[in-house]
Amino acid sequence: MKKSPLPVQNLTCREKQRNCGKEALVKLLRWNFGHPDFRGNQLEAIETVLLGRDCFCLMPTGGGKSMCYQIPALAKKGIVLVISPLIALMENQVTALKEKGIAAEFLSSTQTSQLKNKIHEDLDSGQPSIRLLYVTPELIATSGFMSKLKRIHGRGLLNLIAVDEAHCISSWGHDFRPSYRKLSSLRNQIQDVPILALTATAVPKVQKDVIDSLNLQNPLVLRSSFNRPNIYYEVRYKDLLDDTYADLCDVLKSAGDACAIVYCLERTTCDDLSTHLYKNGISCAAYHAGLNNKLRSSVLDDWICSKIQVVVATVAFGKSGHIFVFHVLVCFIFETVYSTVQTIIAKLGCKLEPPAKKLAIDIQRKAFLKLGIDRKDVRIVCHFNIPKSMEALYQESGRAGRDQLPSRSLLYYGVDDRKRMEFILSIAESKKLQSSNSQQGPSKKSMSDFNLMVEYCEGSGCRRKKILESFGEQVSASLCKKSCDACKNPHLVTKYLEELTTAISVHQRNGFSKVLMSSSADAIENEQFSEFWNHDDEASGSEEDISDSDGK
Ligand SMILES: Nc1ncnc2c1ncn2[C@@H]1O[C@H](COP(=O)(O)OP(=O)(O)OP(=O)(O)O)[C@@H](O)[C@H]1O
Repeated sequence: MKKSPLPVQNLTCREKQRNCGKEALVKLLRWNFGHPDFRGNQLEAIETVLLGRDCFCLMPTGGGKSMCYQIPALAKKGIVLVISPLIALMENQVTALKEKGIAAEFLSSTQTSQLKNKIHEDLDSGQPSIRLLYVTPELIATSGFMSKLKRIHGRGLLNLIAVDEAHCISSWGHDFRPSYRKLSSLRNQIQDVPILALTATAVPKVQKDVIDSLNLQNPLVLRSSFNRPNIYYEVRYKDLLDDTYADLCDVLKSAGDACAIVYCLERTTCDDLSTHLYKNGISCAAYHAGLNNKLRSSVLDDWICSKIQVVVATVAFGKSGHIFVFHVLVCFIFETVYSTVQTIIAKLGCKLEPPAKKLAIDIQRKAFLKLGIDRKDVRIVCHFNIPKSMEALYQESGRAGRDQLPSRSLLYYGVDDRKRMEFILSIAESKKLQSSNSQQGPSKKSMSDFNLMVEYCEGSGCRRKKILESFGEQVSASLCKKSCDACKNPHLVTKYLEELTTAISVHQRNGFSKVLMSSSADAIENEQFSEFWNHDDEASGSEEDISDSDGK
């Protein structure tokens, strides 16, 4: 429901004098967003930037990062600048804010010149009404926009610069975007304005890189817990099951019509498993890079619209895979055509709202949806093969329960799968070394990352604790509240692990079967794992193409 915002002018004089203390900030939160109180580190981040100090804020997906810059925008007169990697993401937030009556805008080439002019006029005025201005990193890098920003700052109206998805600046993160590097000069160009860097990437190296690259000055570093209390973690042992396909089928059937993602390592497994599940009455489809664009697109559309409940996918699913890049490219073409048409029309002195604008935005929104980030009711994420690292397990299983309702992460562990992954990782490492004379890169530690993953499956003790400790979090034993199999049924898990030890020793006696080794080599040859390689090797920088370069 639309209601008028409660910015500073609605606060009492005493509240203003206290420079927006906690009570006043909570009031802003309740009035504008309807949330009863701040979550996690939100309040600390907000208070820090309001005091003018830089802040690095690490929160898990869905943790509420946007509130950390939206509330400061309401608490002080002036403008908060938000840098975001995708126009679709900006548009989404701006629309939601406007619905709440909050003055937010974004600048991009998808807008009409008329709208852009209006925004610029507002920014140039002595008292801009805009509270939040969303822009892309490319726009920041243009001299025209930087001069404008300096002018706004000169008038004392720039309160905060928020860098959303800040891990994109780091080449250590898997979402590195070259355009984010352009933000390095921000601190030198605009001084005395706090910078707030926000990310959900927990890797310490990325954190350091972000702080150094943005040149943050004595930032307050806030790390929220990465615990996802609504996710139940469980491992099942393939070597102890009669039929893993049948077991998964039972799991999905007993969950009713629940929405699920099943991750497999190989495309053939996706196809076989999906066929098996389908034959057993489960509404599902396979999704992997071996399928043509049209088919993949329709699988995703069907899943997003709940026409199918289960997607059996390779790791490309829910990530910036080929489909996403394809959509971004189409979008870029539309934007270019749109801008050109618009310029010609403007030169002719006509006024027109070409439908291309709507189309371009629709395509971007679709690309945004195709990131897999908008289905919040995923109840089960199953790893049918062991993931390559705890981070992969966390990020992928984290797609479950984004609506905060009880959900499951189920991993099927098999000794053959482990050997296969070790083989693949060793090949990946030598491939990397050969291809780029690469200096030390993330693959260097891939085997030790994987060993932690194996310990998650083969070791005893709380699964949740292991996940969180892999991110450097100190966890108390009571945290899990019996929401993993090892805490809920410790005796049963101990029994399974003993049986597994016996199974492993049989395997070791037989050695890593030649058949498995050669089938892994064949699979690599046939590009069965291309998603796996692409994940590490591709810098998905295409998003910069859709950004604005209009430095007006
Ligand atoms: N203090 C709060 N109390 C309750 N809900 C909140 C609070 N803060 C944010 N939320 C809600 O949590 C959800 C996630 O918020 P937001 O989109 O800002 O998260 P995020 O950390 O940016 O997530 P992502 O990494 O997916 O972009 C939103 O629906 C938001 O309204």
